[in-house]
Amino acid sequence: MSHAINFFVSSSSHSPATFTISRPSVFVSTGSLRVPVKKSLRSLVVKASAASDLDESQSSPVLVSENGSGGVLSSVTKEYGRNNAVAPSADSSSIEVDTVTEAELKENGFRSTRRTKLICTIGPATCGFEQLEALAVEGMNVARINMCHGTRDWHRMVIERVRRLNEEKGFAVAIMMDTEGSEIHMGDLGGASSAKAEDGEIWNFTVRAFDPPLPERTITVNYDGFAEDVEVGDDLLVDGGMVRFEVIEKIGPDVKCRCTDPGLLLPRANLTFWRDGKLVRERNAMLPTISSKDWLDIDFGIAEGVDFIAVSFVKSAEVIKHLKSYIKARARDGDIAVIAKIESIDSLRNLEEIIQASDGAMVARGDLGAQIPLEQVPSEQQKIVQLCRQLNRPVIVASQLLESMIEYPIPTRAEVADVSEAVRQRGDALMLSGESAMGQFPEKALTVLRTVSLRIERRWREQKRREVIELPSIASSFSDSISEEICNSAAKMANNLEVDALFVYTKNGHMASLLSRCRPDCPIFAFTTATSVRRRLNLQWGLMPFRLNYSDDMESNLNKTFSLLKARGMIKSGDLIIAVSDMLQSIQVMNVP
Ligand SMILES: Nc1ncnc2c1ncn2[C@@H]1O[C@H](COP(=O)(O)OP(=O)(O)OP(=O)(O)O)[C@@H](O)[C@H]1O
Ligand SMILES: CC(=O)C(=O)O
Ligand SMILES: [K+]
Ligand SMILES: [Mg+2]
Repeated sequence: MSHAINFFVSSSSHSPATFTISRPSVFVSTGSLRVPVKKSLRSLVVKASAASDLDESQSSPVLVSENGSGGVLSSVTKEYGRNNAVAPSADSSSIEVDTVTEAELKENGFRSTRRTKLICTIGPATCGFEQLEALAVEGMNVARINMCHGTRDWHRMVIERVRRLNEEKGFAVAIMMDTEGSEIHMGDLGGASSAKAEDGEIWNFTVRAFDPPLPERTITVNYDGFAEDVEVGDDLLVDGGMVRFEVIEKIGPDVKCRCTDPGLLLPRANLTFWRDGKLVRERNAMLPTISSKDWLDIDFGIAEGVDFIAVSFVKSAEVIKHLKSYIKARARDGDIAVIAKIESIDSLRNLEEIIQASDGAMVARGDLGAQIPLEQVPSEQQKIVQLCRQLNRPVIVASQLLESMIEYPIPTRAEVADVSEAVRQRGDALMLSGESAMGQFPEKALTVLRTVSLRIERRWREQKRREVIELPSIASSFSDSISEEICNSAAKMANNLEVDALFVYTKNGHMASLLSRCRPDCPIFAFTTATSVRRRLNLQWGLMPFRLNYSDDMESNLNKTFSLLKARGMIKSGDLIIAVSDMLQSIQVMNVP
């Protein structure tokens, strides 16, 4: 005889001392079996509810099953019948999932769906509707717009196109806006797309403003203190050393420099200056992380309803907290996630509190590699990825993953190894920058990210190589602790029982992220009622976000989900799933009827 076990836990008091577990109730199936299932059906319900919920008379059996031979959800069966009898309204019966996930599920089955999420920076090479569609088809989960480049009108156009793509073609591509930040960078080269600096040439770096065209071999610099802060003999590095100059003379606002490492100058390239082998951090270290131009861009992002704002050159947790409260006061539904870009020495110093304050982090290796020795970047990446996982924040590995694909249709072997390592570290997302913004092969680059991710993820699963990473408790309340324990246990059970999928019903996405944090072997179907939450979950490892209207009644939710997903061929009878929810804190193991 099989059974369901309900544990009722009072949370009316926050003291763990009042934790009580009632006598487990065993419910015996009396109904006939609806669908034979291979494995027995069990349910563990841990309830963190109001005191009145402790009244056992109110608690109906959640699951009833027959030992070994099969089982049914008792009240689900009733609900199932009800659903079948009454034609549900279009809205309540619809489930929204993006076209690519649906196709992937149908073609490859649960287990081989991609877990690592992919972000593409949109630029001149990819801003057309068809180009955006091609990226979405190829697996883009998030489109990134970089406010360093382009006008607000241009960015608005991209956002509109992505939204239209989602509406018309059924994708769920989220939008990330990346701020310019106020580190030192070059101006826009007077409209030229690039300029070549040759060995030994003398260039003028100036804080003077010019109307285009710029005088020959002139570079404008955005930081007024620049000419005062540099000294003759300093090394001036463009983009972390792609081009190098030596300062030979200072004349008022002009700084004459000799090119010592020739190369291509790109508009708004980052500038750092070095003295005696050390990065010089003068008054520019005091520049605000969010400049006045950034605040205008942020207002723009809020008005356009972007899903993520990535903050460049974060130095401390304060700026993240400040931005989050600013957004909360202004954004319509107050739910734009703030991503801290880790790309400066200060951000490394204050890493834990910055990640703690933010909704996610980005290992922005481009600028990071210009501020710390290059050989230190891989270990910092590993550290940031691991810390984010421990603190339950999604993490993005960004920059130069496939840099050579800006020009060539295939990557270098070293680039493939780098992508593999990021996937092996189990970062949530990989990001393309120049490869998709202005490269010649944006779709091919995305395909490489996708195929390498799939390959490494599969190999990892086949070898059953689960990394030993300690996941400390992060809950801030007793109820949170229950959610966390449920997710940890559910993920472990999912691995041990080799279930096909985890289902999580989560209104704000928190339980979905707790499951994702465990990096289980099976995919996680995350059901949420809000479109914005669904788009945001797109950034997190292993989550397949669905939008679905559901009630507080888990039995009817499960029943409804099964029938909707079955009707669309995304699951089938007999599939083994584990379901958890943040309404009724529970773990249920069952075969799809
Ligand atoms: N909207 C755009 N318009 C024109 N060019 C763009 C645009 N977005 C990106 N690019 C080009 O693609 C390159 C790489 O994009 P990316 O967003 O990584 O720029 P970045 O300036 O290196 O990054 P960040 O400023 O965040 O450190 C840029 O240097 C720029 O040449
Ligand atoms: C992405 C970014 O900002 C960087 O790598 O510097
Ligand atoms: K930026
Ligand atoms: Mg950067």
